[in-house]
Amino acid sequence: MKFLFVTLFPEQIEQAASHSILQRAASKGLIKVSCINPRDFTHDVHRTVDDSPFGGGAGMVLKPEPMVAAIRKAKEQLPNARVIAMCPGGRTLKQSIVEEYAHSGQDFIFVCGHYEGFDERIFYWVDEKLSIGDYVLTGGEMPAIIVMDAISRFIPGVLGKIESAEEDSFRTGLLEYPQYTRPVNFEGMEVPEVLRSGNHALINSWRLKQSLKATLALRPDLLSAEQKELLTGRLPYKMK
Ligand SMILES: CC(C)(C)c1cccc(C(=O)NCC2(NC(=O)c3cccc4nocc34)CCCCC2)c1
Repeated sequence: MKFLFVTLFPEQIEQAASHSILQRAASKGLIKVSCINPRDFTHDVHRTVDDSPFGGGAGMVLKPEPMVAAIRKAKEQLPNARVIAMCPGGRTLKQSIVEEYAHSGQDFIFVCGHYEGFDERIFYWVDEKLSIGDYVLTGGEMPAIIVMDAISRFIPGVLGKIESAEEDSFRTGLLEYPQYTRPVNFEGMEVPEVLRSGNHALINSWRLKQSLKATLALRPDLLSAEQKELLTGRLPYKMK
């Protein structure tokens, strides 16, 4: 799977893909990460990529020419890729979207914003807008890296043999149960006895109960109505 980033800061992308699982995936040829810098499509001595906004206002807007020239070049290199502009107004990323992307068999061109954002005409060249969530950021590079990370986990061979993203323990859609490893006693805090019992039926039910308890307490929105009812004996709405 190929990931092509249209970005003014290629080193930020290259750095993110040069560690751990993504680095190994790249060296195994499972993913290919590359960048196209709009600054390479400027023709003035200052290599200008941004300019003041029409209508006034603080900050600078990304000029359309360098961005669109870079996107065109990207589409030349990856004609069938999905062109995704990372921006606050996009649909919010969630695991179901990651799975949709991972199973689409497509390559990806991520267009990353900076300064005050894109000239609106750039979006003519974009298939869709995507956001990683509602907080103010300095650029679209880290969001694009997050999307690449999440998609890459689904590519066969990227994760160790132990677990693939499909059977992931995260696949329950619940929060993780508490995890422990050696030592048994750390500064007076002991590992729960059940986890050392060797009784895997008991361990699995303990883990499921812990996941449900944690999810109910911290992220009830992840629970289905039935799961909530099972846990609390109360339905979030009055049954007729
Ligand atoms: C209501 C809300 C979301 C708080 C909001 C409202 C208005 C502006 C922003 C904001 O952050 N503007 C800056 C900007 N952000 C992003 O690119 C960005 C932000 C969040 C999730 C993202 N996912 O991908 C890209 C994302 C980076 C610089 C270029 C202009 C965009 C945020």
